[in-house]
Amino acid sequence: MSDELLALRERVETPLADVVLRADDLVVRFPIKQAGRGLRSHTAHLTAVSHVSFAVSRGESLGIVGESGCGKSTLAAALIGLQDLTSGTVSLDGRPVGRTRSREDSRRVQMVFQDPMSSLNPRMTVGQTIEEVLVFHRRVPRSRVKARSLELLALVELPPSVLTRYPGSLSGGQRQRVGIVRALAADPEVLVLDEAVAALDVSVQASVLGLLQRLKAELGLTMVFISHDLSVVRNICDRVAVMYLGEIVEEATSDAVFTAPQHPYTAALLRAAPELHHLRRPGSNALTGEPPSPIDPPSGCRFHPRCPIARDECRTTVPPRVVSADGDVVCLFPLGRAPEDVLLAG
Ligand SMILES: Nc1ncnc2c1ncn2[C@@H]1O[C@H](COP(=O)(O)OP(=O)(O)OP(=O)(O)O)[C@@H](O)[C@H]1O
Repeated sequence: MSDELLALRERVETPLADVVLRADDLVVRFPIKQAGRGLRSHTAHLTAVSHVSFAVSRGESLGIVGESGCGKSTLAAALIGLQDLTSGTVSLDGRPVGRTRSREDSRRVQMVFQDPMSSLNPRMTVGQTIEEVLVFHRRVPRSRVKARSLELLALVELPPSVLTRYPGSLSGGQRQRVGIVRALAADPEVLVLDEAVAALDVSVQASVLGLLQRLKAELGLTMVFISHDLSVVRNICDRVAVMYLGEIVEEATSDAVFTAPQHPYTAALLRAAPELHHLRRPGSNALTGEPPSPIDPPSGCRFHPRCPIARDECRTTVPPRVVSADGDVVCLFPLGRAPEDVLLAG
């Protein structure tokens, strides 16, 4: 048996015991009112998340990347139970979490939002914000609330004096650290970070990323890290899933995605990221045009109208998910792979 087949078998047969968060065939569809003839309007459907599946193991960080509008935030909201699913299942430790989450299930998956200013209550001090979470999720007895709050602040390198400050009096970086503390106060098993550093200046961004890396190493945090910025994801994620028009089109280790992308969309995204210049593959084309509307996605492969290597089949045939030791790709003609190298398609 070839090394590649052995590696594939190992991957497929790895026990799932260590999987904390699992998404199975998630679909989120929004009804959209569209103007018809005259005064009539009709309801169309926009599929923001289309048959998305992945699993995140304990201590692992999965990056989800893609252009604006590809469905990242809707997926994040679905993972934490803020967005109803049209179909599909989110499971924690192998147990599906219901439509209305119990307090315990909601505690276990916490979110860090892009804009802490709109996610933190401006009328509550940082201390009150942390206390609210600690008390709601019953993490410590009342007598330990202050001590635990100070421990949490120290964890994100904020001084004790921040406890009595209001979000409006903090810098952007400090506010985002408070956003992280508020999520950590619930003692979550999974942290979902939606564009968590996107609103920060580059130097502040680097320090918050450094903090997240340290927390990941020290606390063994499991993270789903959502970002449009590939260089951010490269720094922090073990594995990366690339989304296009609601679907995951490639999923592999961070190294594989950044050094040998298999999907032409991933290659084009890399090419469009100036800070990843050194990783550019010769011959791969930059991304052109806008993504099509998710209300009426293209036939066949959704990426075909923008794909530099699309062939006739791509316009008519929905590509299968090709699973290999190098990662999964949804493409009829993956880059760097001859058709006979495709190990398993389905
Ligand atoms: N409540 C809603 N009703 C209708 N359409 C929606 C709703 N929320 C999101 N959408 C649409 O779903 C698609 C995915 O949006 P989403 O915000 O999840 O993408 P994104 O990748 O997070 O983009 P961005 O980075 O710009 O936030 C978009 O076409 C968006 O317009």
